[in-house]
Amino acid sequence: MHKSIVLLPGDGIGPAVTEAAASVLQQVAANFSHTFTFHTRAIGGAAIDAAGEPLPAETLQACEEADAILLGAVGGPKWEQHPPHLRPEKGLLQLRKGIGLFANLRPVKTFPSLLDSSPLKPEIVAGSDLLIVRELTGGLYFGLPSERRDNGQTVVDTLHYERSEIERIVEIGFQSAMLRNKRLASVDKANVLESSKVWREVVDEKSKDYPEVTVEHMLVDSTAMKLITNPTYFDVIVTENLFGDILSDEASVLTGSLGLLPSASLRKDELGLYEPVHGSAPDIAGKDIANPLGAILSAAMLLRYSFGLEKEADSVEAAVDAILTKGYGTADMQAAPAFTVGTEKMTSLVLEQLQTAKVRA
Ligand SMILES: NC(=O)C1=CN([C@@H]2O[C@H](COP(=O)(O)OP(=O)(O)OC[C@H]3O[C@@H](n4cnc5c(N)ncnc54)[C@H](O)[C@@H]3O)[C@@H](O)[C@H]2O)C=CC1
Ligand SMILES: CC(C)CC(=O)C(=O)O
Ligand SMILES: [Mg+2]
Repeated sequence: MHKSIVLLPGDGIGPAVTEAAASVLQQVAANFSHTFTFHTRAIGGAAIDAAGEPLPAETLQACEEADAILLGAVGGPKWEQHPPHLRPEKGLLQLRKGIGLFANLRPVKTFPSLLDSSPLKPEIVAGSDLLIVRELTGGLYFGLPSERRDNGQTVVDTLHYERSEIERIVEIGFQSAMLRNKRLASVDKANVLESSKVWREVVDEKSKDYPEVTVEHMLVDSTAMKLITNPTYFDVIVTENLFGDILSDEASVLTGSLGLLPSASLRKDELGLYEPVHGSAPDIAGKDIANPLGAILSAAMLLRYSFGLEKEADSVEAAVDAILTKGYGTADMQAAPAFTVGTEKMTSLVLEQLQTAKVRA
């Protein structure tokens, strides 16, 4: 199989973890006789510095023409005081919207070898395996107006949804539940927000098409609590953009580190953007200590969702699992691993594991 992948390294630790994930994809290509070609483009603060805008037209076009996109992270203190349209994060939001990536899948699964890495009790996190389906191109992050008025004495952000936008993400929620344990928690704030009331109506309508799926409406505040007191309660969570953003960082605590979580941002066809859930981590950038596994596991999702390469995706996940089981880890994990390694070493361990698996196959 010949596929073209656009790399968007971005800012902070983004370039280091993207390089790690790209090298894993190269190894997979060698192991399974595929050809992946990589094209690197600018986004975020790096693009502001190089081209004066966070999402140059050339980057958007390259992404639209690619078979898949792998992104590191954007943002950092250097650009924090910029006006809204010149912030690194705006580039990522414009890209998601520009190519219509409305469905963000964020799986959260504890690794058996990392139960002690969570600050939560092992008996609480053991067996956690959930999927957050986050709406990605609507809601508070995109609604207009979003502006200051009266010299900042008044400020407005807008939570806007078209019913059709809610319908398509809820559909993905039900489809995801059908592929898993057929339990769907629809998370909202329907005791306050009108948009959440419409969200509930849509979920109730859709549930008629999926009689096998057990549906529960849950409020986002108590969901946040339940996520860390009883995480095994959840199978699939479908929720609005902002709620999904917050709940997924919270859920990362179950695994032991935000640096471990991958994500896929999808639309109706095969094109997808894959990125770790974490941000650019400016506090640790350039130190070779960033955990590359969230990015590497995002590459596994790329293989599965954009290329349909299930065996290849499994091989990456198995390699990561094997390295963690051997006691290797990075400094961000809560409990000190038996062997603490940096970004490059962790990446080479995964590559070696993939090579060994190939020799054995
Ligand atoms: N998708 C994206 O590009 C995202 C970008 N951001 C941006 O990132 C910048 C920093 O935001 P923060 O709130 O600090 O969130 P962050 O996710 O970058 O970092 C939060 C904490 O987790 C640690 N961390 C994150 N990823 C790690 C990794 N792979 N390995 C080891 N430790 C890791 C960081 O060192 C930090 O202590 C901001 O400019 C923000 O807007 C934030 C979230 C997502
Ligand atoms: C635009 C991003 C910075 C929002 C975010 O935190 C995320 O997508 O995880
Ligand atoms: Mg986030």
